[in-house]
Amino acid sequence: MVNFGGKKVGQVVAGIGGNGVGQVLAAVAVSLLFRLFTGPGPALVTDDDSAYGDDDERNDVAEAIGDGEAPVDGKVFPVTIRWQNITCSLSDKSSKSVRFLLNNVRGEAKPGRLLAIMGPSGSGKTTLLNVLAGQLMASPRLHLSGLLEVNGKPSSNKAYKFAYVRQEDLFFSQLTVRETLSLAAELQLPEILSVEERDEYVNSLLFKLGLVSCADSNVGDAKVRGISGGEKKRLSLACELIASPSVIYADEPTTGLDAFQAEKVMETLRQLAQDGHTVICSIHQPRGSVYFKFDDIVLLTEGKLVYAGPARDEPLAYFSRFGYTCPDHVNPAEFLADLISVDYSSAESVYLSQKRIDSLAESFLQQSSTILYASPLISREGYKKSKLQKRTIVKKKGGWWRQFWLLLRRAWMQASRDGPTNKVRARMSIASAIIFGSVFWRMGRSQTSIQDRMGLLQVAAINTAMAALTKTVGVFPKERTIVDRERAKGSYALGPYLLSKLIAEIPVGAAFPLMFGAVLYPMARLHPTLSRFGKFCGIVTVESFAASAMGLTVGAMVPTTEAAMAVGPSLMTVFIVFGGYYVNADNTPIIFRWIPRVSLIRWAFQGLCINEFLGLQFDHQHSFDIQTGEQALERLSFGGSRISDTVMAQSRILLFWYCTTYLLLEKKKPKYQQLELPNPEQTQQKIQLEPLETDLPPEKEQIKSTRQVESESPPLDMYNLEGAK
Ligand SMILES: Nc1ncnc2c1ncn2[C@@H]1O[C@H](COP(=O)(O)OP(=O)(O)OP(=O)(O)O)[C@@H](O)[C@H]1O
Repeated sequence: MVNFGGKKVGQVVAGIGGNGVGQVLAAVAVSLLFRLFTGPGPALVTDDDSAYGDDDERNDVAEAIGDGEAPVDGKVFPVTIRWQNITCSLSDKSSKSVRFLLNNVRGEAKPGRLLAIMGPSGSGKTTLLNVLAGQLMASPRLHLSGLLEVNGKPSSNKAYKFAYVRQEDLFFSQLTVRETLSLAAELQLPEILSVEERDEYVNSLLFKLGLVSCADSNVGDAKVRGISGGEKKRLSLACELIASPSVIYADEPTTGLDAFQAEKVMETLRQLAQDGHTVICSIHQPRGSVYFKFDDIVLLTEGKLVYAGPARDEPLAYFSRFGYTCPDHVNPAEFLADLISVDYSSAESVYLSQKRIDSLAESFLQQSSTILYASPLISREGYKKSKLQKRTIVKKKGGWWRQFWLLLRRAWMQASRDGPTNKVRARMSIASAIIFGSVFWRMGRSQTSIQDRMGLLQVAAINTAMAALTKTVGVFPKERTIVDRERAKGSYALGPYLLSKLIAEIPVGAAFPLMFGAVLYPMARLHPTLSRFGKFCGIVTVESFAASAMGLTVGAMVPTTEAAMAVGPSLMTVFIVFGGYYVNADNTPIIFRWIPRVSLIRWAFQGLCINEFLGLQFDHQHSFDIQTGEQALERLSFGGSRISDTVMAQSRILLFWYCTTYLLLEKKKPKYQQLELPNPEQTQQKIQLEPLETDLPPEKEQIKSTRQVESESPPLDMYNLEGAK
């Protein structure tokens, strides 16, 4: 049996409080801690690897596109993605109805081209983008089927490197743009790159994404203004480009940006496409100049495909065949958006617009093969050739300690530079110490001062815990999202992240309880010796860290900051009730006895009471009066315990919450919806994703298609477009 300071492990883990539940909790904590420090642990990967073909197939495609190798000379491995019969349905158990979020959607995205998925709000743009990127969150109510082909082979996003730029740009606010990119590069790029090479790479990314002018500005957040929204979006893109992805998915990259910033972001995406990336973005309603940057578009409405193919004039020519002509000087994107939107202004307009949309969707379904897949895919030999030409470096993930030091640096920069938050925390600590110090001003040694002392120490314990908890639950859910995203890229493991966070926050986190103690202690005239003052500060500091650790668990448990703000204080209230002051440990009902043992408030209160009362003499007149501090401790059922025991118990609680956080973060991996094969009826028209050969010359084909529309579709009403007025 391993010994810890002369004790056996069994004794050491003898609980948060010494037995029962405490033992179990501490044992869990120790076993998790062991896991935390043994090896880098898995990066955040999904459980659905099996969803996409077999390993051979995956390796085959991966080999063809150079998976696992990061080109440093700017070359991008070309990836063509084709999809067909993509159907995503959402079942509603209560009404037993099924709603189609995507209905038989098909399309193609090619390297060197910028594809925009356009459509009205709720038309399924983000859903389609997520399906293509393999990022559609799994839900028992969803059913997803279809065919997805990567470079001519049925495959998935696992077979190529891709970047996913989400709508929400999340960063560590106190880092500069350059630091954010450098750290991302250090975490993602192979270790064998020298510092100079890495810096050069970061500089080239800054230049490429137009971030040079703001390279040394703080990223900022809602509290402190940093870089602009457009710059944030481009920084997101830069961070995603570090791993040299073949495909870039961007979900509504212009949302929330002004027209100028939106255009700059879209120009960046266009340039990335020109560099050889396959770029797919969803966009709601771009301005004209943005629309003309697209090479291809997919038009969706109510989950149905209305058009997919080349952008610019082609869709206008296509729709003019049905009598819908885009007037001169009208933004084509607006024209298209109006054409495929349901007009809810009156019952009649809803009927007419719905009819028009259904007809257009039906028409496109009939003739999409003449518009899509006009060019054949690059041959596999072509990919192999491009692979031989490039300069490659074998990707190797940094070790545990390397990840730890990098993350420690980042956590320290974030914690120490957060001036506004630290100032508020310092002011709050001093203000609450002054308020409590004034209320309990210079307590004497009377009998009534015993109750005052207990009240003050309980309030000090509650205040310290609440301050640390609310600070943590206020920021951690957002940080967790960043960490989840980074871990999804395989940048680092959880162990180094949590340890670096704990260590980096020690100096800053300790400063506030120390300030609180330094002001309160002399004001209230607590036990006036230096060593007791030191112990007072030590106890509240450890308690503050334990409360922070609990805040991490709450933040890892719930999805949002708001939910964490609701759950955290409620949970803490339970620990306050069993904090040793309101309910005496000896009077606690048996079924609740475990709560005081795991209550950080109780242990802090107990430690503070022992520190304060031990050796104190009180004025007394009657024999039944409390004469010594030891007697006061007996009344609280704290007699016989030592400060070191309470600090150890607090440390175990801290450890327990950290390990629980680890477990929760590890278990809460995102699960993505699996793409199932479509049913045979869906695919009977065209199961092979091959270029459709047609014997007819283009003009005849067009005539045939138009006739087909005339004969097979309901007649299309002439449509008066708002944009055309
Ligand atoms: N997991 C889900 N559960 C329930 N409904 C969903 C789910 N995913 C998508 N939807 C619904 O599917 C429809 C399409 O959503 P999606 O986000 O793809 O639309 P969008 O075209 O991107 O819209 P916007 O432009 O407003 O972002 C919406 O009505 C949405 O509420």
